[in-house]
Amino acid sequence: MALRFTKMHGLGNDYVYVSLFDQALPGDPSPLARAMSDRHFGIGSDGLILIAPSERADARMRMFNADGSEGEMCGNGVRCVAKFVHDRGIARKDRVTIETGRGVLTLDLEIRGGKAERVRVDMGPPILQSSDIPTTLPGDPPIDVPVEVGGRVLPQSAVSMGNPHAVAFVDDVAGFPLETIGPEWERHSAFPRRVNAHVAQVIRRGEVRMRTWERGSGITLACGTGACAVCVAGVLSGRTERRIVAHLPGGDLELEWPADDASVFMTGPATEVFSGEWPG
Ligand SMILES: N[C@@H](CCC[C@H](N)C(=O)O)C(=O)O
Repeated sequence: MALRFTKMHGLGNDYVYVSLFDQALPGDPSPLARAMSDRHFGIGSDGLILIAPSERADARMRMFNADGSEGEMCGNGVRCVAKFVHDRGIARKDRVTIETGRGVLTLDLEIRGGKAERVRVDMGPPILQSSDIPTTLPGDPPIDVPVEVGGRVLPQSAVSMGNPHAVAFVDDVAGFPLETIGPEWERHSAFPRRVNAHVAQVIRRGEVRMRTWERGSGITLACGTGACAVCVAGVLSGRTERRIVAHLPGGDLELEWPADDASVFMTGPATEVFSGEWPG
């Protein structure tokens, strides 16, 4: 049977969204994620996100990368899930809760003309114990640890936002060869569950530029959890303020990690592109 889907993106970080509120998945989501994500033979996306009923929240999300692996969390994705449940009338309110691989998150929606446009997410506290990130790099968390990858030594900081991230502050993100180093960095032995890898450049203490190589999907135009990790690494290394704007290839995200060291807050857009049916 055909599967209804909606294509949405947060700053060009695009996923195919399948609601399981009114239809069932025919089988294993991993091969489906690989087939749908293919930019030549499929719909074309950075992965697949399932939106399902939850006993603890307005909805539950599961995210699969373009290679079919499952990620615990997706920052750009969770904003789009909030938009979907609001705009489709599953939870028509300006504060919604979504169950994710890192627990139930609360999201505040800016609504215009009856549709959610921007979303502020309480992303929960960063995970800073190296064994929980997980990484074998020293420190809780590891900050600016020199690590050799792709023939160069990068000062790496590791942070988990439910999913693992490595951040290297560099002088020039635009000129950094992330496309060539990304595959090796993602699978570096210091990260036993692989890693989402980011280079970031401080413009001023409240503003950074960053680029991302995502675990399981490669280069993406934005990464919400990654931007949170950059914010936390910037604060812990003394480079940035607790409130920053991150410029990503697909647009800007606002991040804040208040002085209580608890939740990181992320604000950005959620955009619907089109809907269709995937043949059964
Ligand atoms: N694009 C996402 C992160 C997606 C998950 C990642 N590839 C993983 O495997 O952890 C975001 O916006 O946070």
